[in-house]
Amino acid sequence: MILTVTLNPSVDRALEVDALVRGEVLRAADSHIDPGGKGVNVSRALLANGVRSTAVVPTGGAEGEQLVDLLNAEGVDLLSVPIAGRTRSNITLAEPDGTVTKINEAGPVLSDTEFAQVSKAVLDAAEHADWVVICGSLPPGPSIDAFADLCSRLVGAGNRLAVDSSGPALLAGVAAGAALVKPNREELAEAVGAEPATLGDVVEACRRLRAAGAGAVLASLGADGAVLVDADGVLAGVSPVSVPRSTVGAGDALLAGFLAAGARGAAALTEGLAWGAAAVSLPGSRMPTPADLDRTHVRVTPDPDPSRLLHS
Ligand SMILES: Nc1ncnc2c1ncn2[C@@H]1O[C@H](COP(=O)(O)OP(=O)(O)OP(=O)(O)O)[C@@H](O)[C@H]1O
Ligand SMILES: O=P(O)(O)OC[C@@]1(O)O[C@H](CO)[C@@H](O)[C@@H]1O
Repeated sequence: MILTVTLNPSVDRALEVDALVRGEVLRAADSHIDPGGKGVNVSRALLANGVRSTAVVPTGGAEGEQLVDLLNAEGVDLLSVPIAGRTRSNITLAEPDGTVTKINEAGPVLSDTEFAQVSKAVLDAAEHADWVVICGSLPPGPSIDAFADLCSRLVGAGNRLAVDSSGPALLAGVAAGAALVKPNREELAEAVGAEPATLGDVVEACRRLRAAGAGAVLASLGADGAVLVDADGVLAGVSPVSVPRSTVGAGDALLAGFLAAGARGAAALTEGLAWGAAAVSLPGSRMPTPADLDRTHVRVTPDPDPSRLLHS
């Protein structure tokens, strides 16, 4: 069982518009509502592909109820921790060429007591988990020290921890000795203080995160694919998408596919890239099912050319 933790989940509302024009009334051609938040998406993708997963989410207010209803409707196994604040709604504006504009709320404050309740739910459920996957932004409230403490306690208890977050939360996961971290290009740049221009720069940045404590680094690079740096070496892969519809949740699908396939080696990276590409071809933050997956376009190579330039 893979336990996911989303400290700041959301109800995701995606509106498809012909073109984004500031200051105008725009008419949506289509709209979707999905349960959201990065760990929630990882659980949804795993479930859609027959892999057991439980999602821990703090929920509150009408949007919290809606989130629980949406997740129940999808059949996601849920550990919902009630909080006083209102679960956020995040908005996606998607244009026909695949351009996505996202507006994310800060989310409700998690009090110290609420964070302690969520942590207890995580630590208890972690006893039965193959992986604990903490994803997404931290909500207002918990200090970075409290978050770092949760990561350290999970690792200390022998759990395999994966962290997909940004800024200090990503670095806290690294320092705690997470078995896996999944930064995207911007998060990787922020973590090492340098913007990668080539695959060699990405590999070097991943190596720095491993030296700082992470077991493996899966760097997602948008249309440039992904790079895996772990104890076995370096792998890079791409999976071209002919008609991108929405990149929202693509990183979550990549991570879910990688974990589902064993989180090691070319087979796992290939699976992750196939799930990521499928997510990009689907509207909103819909997660791919087996019928959406096409592994034939995925190309994974060891020790990629370090001078290859990043495009996206
Ligand atoms: N335009 C694209 N074309 C092809 N594949 C893409 C594209 N965008 C994303 N992907 C695939 O999805 C994966 C994850 O994308 P990205 O690096 O944008 O993740 P992310 O920023 O974590 O996404 P999110 O936070 O929305 O889940 C990439 O590694 C790649 O495999
Ligand atoms: O604000 P965060 O926590 O960084 O990201 C939240 C979010 O953008 O990430 C998911 C896509 O990866 C969406 O479901 C959700 O709206």
